[in-house]
Amino acid sequence: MPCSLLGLHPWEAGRPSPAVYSSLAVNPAGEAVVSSEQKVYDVVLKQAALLKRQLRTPVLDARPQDMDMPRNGLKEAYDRCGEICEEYAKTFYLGTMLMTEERRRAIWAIYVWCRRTDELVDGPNANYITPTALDRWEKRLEDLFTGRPYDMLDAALSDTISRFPIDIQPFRDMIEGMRSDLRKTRYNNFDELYMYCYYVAGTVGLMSVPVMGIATESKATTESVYSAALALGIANQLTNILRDVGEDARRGRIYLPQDELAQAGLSDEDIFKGVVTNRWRNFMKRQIKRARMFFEEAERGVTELSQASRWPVWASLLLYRQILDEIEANDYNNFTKRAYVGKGKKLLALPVAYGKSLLLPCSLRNGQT
Ligand SMILES: CC(C)=CCC/C(C)=C/CC/C(C)=C/CC/C(C)=C/[C@@H]1[C@@H](COP(=O)(O)OP(=O)(O)O)[C@]1(C)CC/C=C(\C)CC/C=C(\C)CCC=C(C)C
Ligand SMILES: [Mn+2]
Repeated sequence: MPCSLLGLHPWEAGRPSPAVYSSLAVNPAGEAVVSSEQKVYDVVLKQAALLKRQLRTPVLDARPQDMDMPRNGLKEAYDRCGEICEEYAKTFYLGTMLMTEERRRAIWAIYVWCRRTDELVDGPNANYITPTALDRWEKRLEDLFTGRPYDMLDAALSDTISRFPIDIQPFRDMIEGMRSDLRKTRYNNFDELYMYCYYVAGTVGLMSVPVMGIATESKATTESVYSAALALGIANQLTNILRDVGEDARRGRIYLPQDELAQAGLSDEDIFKGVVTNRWRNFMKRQIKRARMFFEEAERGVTELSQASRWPVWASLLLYRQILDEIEANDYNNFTKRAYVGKGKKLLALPVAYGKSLLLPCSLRNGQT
């Protein structure tokens, strides 16, 4: 049985990655099925192979000097992406302010595309969104990847993908996640939830690595850095889910593994009622522990990123992880209290993140990753 169905992560305790550990799971009918972790790990391997191939082709070095600054109109487009990022996600925005200018602009463009994709299913017009609308959004994505952007925000992303070796697959997969949000409001087990988290958040990690860059001195494999980036996305999404239990329930959604709820003696009704009981506290403790495991997995990869990218990624990791501490501090009342990291704690995270960003890559300290 794969670890995920037992509630454990296969990379935990230094186990080999799913590629060599658990390619097959068994469903309740006794049929062999490929686990979500294996499916996602296959994407990680493909993305890592693409990045290695593209880095051998010195596209960036061959660019004319004037490509370093965006052309007319594009500067405005990137600035607008920055404003949107600042408006919707102050913490990420703070992180991007610690990056080099070219990387910051690229992350803003990616952020805005992700935010717009999420708004399709979560925004004010969500009730009118159909799978066909998502198909059209995907067609638009293909167009911008082939240099035919539809509007100025797409043009910023189109420019970004011409500057960094970014592949279309994680973008397509995020749209797939939004498709699943249209049809699905329950997750039978962690394997299903893991797939959802990959689609809507793990993909962000995969999109970001080519922009963040891997340290030239790092001895880690590209696959292991991608795995860590994926883990950060999953950790963030699990944290999001645990923070928003009450809010999601009010929209009829429960992003928690149904089998684990049942094992804890809890039902959908308990979630809709929203009373904090010892059963709920114990269930939450287990979910928080799992989210922290993914953050730990991510930590090993941050040190392998290029020096200039480590600080913002550490900052966002530390800040996001603190939401879990706040859920604990709220005595696990995530039904009516929103876990929130105060300004003081946010500011304190910056120097801590800076200190961590100065550490040598793990792969150099421990010999190999
Ligand atoms: C090796 C290593 C560790 C590399 C780092 C890789 C890296 C930068 C990973 C980033 C991971 C990350 C920030 C994931 C985002 C996860 C997330 C919050 C997903 C949200 C999905 C839907 O959730 P929901 O609807 O429940 O949430 P809301 O209530 O609507 O908020 C998303 C909303 C999907 C869309 C994601 C975004 C809009 C965020 C994209 C963020 C970036 C591109 C910025 C990354 C930059 C930094 C500095 C970390
Ligand atoms: Mn959303």
